[in-house]
Amino acid sequence: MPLTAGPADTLPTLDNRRTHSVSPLISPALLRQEHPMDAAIAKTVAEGRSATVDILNGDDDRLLVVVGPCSVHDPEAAMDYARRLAAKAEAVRDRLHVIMRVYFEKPRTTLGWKGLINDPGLDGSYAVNRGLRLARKLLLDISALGLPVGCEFLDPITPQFIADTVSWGSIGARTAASQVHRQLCSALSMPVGIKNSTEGDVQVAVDATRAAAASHVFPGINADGLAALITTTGNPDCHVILRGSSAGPNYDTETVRDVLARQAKAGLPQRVIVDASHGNSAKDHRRQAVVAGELAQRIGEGERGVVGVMLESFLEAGRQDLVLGQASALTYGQSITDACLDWATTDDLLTTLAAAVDRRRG
Ligand SMILES: O=C[C@H](O)[C@H](O)COP(=O)(O)O
Ligand SMILES: C=C(OP(=O)(O)O)C(=O)O
Repeated sequence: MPLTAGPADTLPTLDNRRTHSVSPLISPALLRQEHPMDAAIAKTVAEGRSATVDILNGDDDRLLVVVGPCSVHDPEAAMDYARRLAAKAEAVRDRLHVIMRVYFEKPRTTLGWKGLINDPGLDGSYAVNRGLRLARKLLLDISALGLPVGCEFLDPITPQFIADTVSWGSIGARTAASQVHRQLCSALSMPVGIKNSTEGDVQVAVDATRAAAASHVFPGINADGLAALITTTGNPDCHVILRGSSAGPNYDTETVRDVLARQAKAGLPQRVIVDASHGNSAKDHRRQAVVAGELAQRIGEGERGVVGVMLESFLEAGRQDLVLGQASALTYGQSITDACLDWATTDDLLTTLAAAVDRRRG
């Protein structure tokens, strides 16, 4: 029997059938007004970006080091860490360009706490407006120490709220193949590292850097939070991060050489950053020190393809489980996502990496 259209009020509800609620989100412009950029911070951000680009292009022979917690869950502990790192970064600045990992968005394999922007109360209350405010304030406060910051970009609209404060960006292993994220990279004003997949596919990261270098047109939001069509010029400063995989590490010289050859074949600049954590350490923080030590050895012997190293590090070693709603039970300065190196070990590794650059200079 053919279906006939009835009056509008008899139509079934077709929309929002799985939406529980829709609530207001502050606009990027309002957040930027509440937590404004100033001239000193802008200088730190701009110099953080340009030094990174110079290292990526071989015009600065220092080593890029992206180091900091797997995720920020406690702004006070993050500031405590940032003060120590800022002092160390200053002490080795002639050999290392240090950027602090200040990650607010966590891509989960299945489920879990998704970061300070999504759930700043660590209790499942999802106060996203508060999360955005905390994130922007912390990024500005850390940059005000003269320490440039790096973030992973996960949600495609988050950058409008914070990207002006960020000197280096990352696209994670779970989103490297995503067209949405590649388009986003093409718009970002800072250099962006893109990871190999969790299964170990390195070509996906090479392809992503190639896609991000091109111009794209895609829907997004403007500074007022309104729907907008974005046309980008492309980002020539994207690069591959080798993070290992479920199959094991991939920071060996053969894999590095293979990735550099793939970049050359694609007409891309040849450069690689190694993430000492994740698949390269089997998420055992103690292994990160071994990976960084081996990289320091190779760099000291003249390795130039590896232009940077990433370390997951916090005040205390290891990690702890978060029970939602019980944040007060957490150990101060210890990760609630992946296991991190402690500060003392990090300090030693930064000294080791700086000495490796000295040796490479001969
Ligand atoms: O870096 C962080 C984690 O490795 C990533 O977010 C995935 O975490 P999960 O496997 O614990 O969800
Ligand atoms: C999520 C991260 O890493 P990956 O995407 O490599 O798992 C990270 O660096 O925080």
